[in-house]
Amino acid sequence: MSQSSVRLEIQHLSRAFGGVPVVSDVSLTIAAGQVTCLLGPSGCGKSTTLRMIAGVERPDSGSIRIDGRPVFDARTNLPPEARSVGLIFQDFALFPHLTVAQNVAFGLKTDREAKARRVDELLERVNLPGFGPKHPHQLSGGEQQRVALARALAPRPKVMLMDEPFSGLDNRLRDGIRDTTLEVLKEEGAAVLLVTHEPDEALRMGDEIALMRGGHIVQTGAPYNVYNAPVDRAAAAFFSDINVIRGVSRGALTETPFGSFLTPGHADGGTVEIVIRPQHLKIDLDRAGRGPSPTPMDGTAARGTVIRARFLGRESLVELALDEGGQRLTASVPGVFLPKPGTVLWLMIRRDRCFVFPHPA
Ligand SMILES: Nc1ncnc2c1ncn2[C@@H]1O[C@H](COP(=O)(O)OP(=O)(O)OP(=O)(O)O)[C@@H](O)[C@H]1O
Repeated sequence: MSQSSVRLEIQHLSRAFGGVPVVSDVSLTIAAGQVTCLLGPSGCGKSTTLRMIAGVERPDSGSIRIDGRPVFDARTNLPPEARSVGLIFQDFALFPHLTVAQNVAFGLKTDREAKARRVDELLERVNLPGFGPKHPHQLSGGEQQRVALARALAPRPKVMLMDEPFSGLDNRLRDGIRDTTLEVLKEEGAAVLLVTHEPDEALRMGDEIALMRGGHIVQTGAPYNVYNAPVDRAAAAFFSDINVIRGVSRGALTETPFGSFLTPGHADGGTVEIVIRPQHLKIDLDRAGRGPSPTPMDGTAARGTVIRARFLGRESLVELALDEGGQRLTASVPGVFLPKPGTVLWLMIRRDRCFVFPHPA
């Protein structure tokens, strides 16, 4: 990222409440037109981070720069209105007594004509042309949300902060609004920090995901990388169910029911965890005991017995117990696949999709 395109730069931001650290040493950089999703479980410090950037919560230490200008550091603490920051929260309360146009124009300091032009431009952009004279109560939840977006964007903030902005919308509306929002944000070129606890939302919306846990950012990267190269077991588990196969590393090899895995870099005699998502376990039929012929990528097949199978719409989840050791694993199969409990099947593990971590102490 070239220095000139950096819109938001936060360094070593920390905040404690009553002596309890809530945000610890958080650093992030977001470029113009980039959407970074701050993703993590409830209570991990996402909103506090966002509130510090907005200027409504004072950091204990660290610095925040917007377009290269310090808005917070040891000497500076600009008020929210002087930071060029737009905000959208879950309850995006529009002013009920103002029209849509007046709501959108609320933060604009320009003359009347320029205001009217900007309002029309934004209402067009959020697909609500002609909605200006209406009042918020005449709008659906999704339409109100788009007005809130237009209102937040009207003064052309350099940074847009969004805290769970879509969680109040029903599922069917949500995807459409997310896509519209993303398009508009990209066109406007603001740096966007979007707080969410939903991995699907972060994968869908983010150019980058910053995964937060216990006040720390534990991993930052493109959605593909964060999903496919998690830093630890908890990071893998945040995005989907996982299967964990434990073994003991001996001379850089770990024996499992699926054959031996290369586990270099792990202490000899140390327990390692081989983590695999359910969609990367492959199932094959028993064929009267003859089993499959796995490719080298699949390694050794392990036999198991179905405990139960459930149909979830797009996929079926099959739970099995391995013959060797009795470990239970879950495989996800696209479409309908509902073998009866007691059915004997073979499982193969996509080795290129396994993550190997040391067993947490
Ligand atoms: N003003 C405050 N005083 C005391 N504790 C606070 C204050 N604000 C937040 N906290 C605590 O800090 C922790 C982090 O809160 P924060 O709202 O940042 O988390 P979050 O990740 O946004 O969670 P959620 O998704 O549930 O909103 C929580 O344990 C919360 O109770």
